[in-house]
Amino acid sequence: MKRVGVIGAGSWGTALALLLARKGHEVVLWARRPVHASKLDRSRENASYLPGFPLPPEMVITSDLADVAEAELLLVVVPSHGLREVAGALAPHLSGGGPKAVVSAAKGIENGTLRTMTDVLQEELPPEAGARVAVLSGPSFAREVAADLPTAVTVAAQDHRVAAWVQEVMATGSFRVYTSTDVVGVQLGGALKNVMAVAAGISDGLGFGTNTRAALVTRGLAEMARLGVRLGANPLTFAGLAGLGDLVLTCTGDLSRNRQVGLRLGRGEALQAILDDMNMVAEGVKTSRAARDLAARHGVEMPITEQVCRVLHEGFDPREAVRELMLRPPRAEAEFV
Ligand SMILES: NC(=O)C1=CN([C@@H]2O[C@H](COP(=O)(O)OP(=O)(O)OC[C@H]3O[C@@H](n4cnc5c(N)ncnc54)[C@H](O)[C@@H]3O)[C@@H](O)[C@H]2O)C=CC1
Ligand SMILES: O=C(CO)COP(=O)(O)O
Repeated sequence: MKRVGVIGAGSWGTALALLLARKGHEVVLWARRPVHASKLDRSRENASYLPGFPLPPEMVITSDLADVAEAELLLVVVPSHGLREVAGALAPHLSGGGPKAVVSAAKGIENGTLRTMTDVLQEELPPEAGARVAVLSGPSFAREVAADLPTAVTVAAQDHRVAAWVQEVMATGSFRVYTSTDVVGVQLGGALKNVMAVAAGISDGLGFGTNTRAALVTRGLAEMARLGVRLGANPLTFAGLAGLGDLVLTCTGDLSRNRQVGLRLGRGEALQAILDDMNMVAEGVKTSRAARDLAARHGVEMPITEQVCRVLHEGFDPREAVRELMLRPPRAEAEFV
């Protein structure tokens, strides 16, 4: 049994906390808002983000980061735009030896700095904790993990021993954990697939067919891998759980919030109205900008990302965006860079 701290009580943090508590670990779940923490504690259910799954009585709920200071495993599961602030607030509590692993389960790229989530953790945490940073990604809807449905994910860390330790602590008969040392590829896969899920949703919302969606998934994967390889990722990572696996899940699965944003845009709703109506995060909205900036910085072509960005942030007509994608200059399929 290990002491585990889960930082972030949205749907994914709550599902991971449940998984680990059911495995017999001692779990402390941190919610940012004290009022949310006391509601969770009283009702023993996360009605706002993951209704229908009772939290076991032994799970400690808190809004004080000091309560996770003793954890051996720390999972950071807040939306990517809030991760730096939370990591900065966590840092002073980790002044001792610190946890054996700090795992980001967020899927995004920081806007402006264009840093990955493990970069942000390494910048904000004390060096001992920063050296034990990992990332968890892959096709894993929170509700399905909470329902104990068979799921497979990847944990990547620079130091293989860190990833292997996290694998041992987290794996169950219904939650299979693979390891990787491709920290960049696993994170880019998780972040960029959200942009493609918006694109696939738009296509379906416009009434296009399964041909169109399959083309978006495949060419989306090509541009994700193109950027990844330029940034030092292993191209095979994009054929794995954190690449193709999560891409297929969120481009086709209606539980995806990013896909839902796309579907509603395609049907003609305005982005702000959609976001106002959702109490959850759709990371692809912000990541589309960061991905476009990253691609520009490294001279990588990402035509689908570019069009998603225009539709989301510049009011560009989605039908026109698809037309532009179809009329791009002809090229060979397998050109990688
Ligand atoms: N829900 C899912 O199925 C999965 C989500 N993820 C990733 O996990 C991360 C967290 O997402 P969810 O748990 O789904 O979010 P959610 O939308 O269910 O809940 C968001 C949570 O973050 C909190 N929050 C909002 N702004 C914040 C800020 N600035 N700082 C700190 N906390 C803030 C909210 O109070 C709430 O507890 C995202 O990066 C998401 O892409 C990854 C895999 C699966
Ligand atoms: O990342 C996810 C599943 O792997 C969740 O996707 P959404 O954020 O689009 O719901």
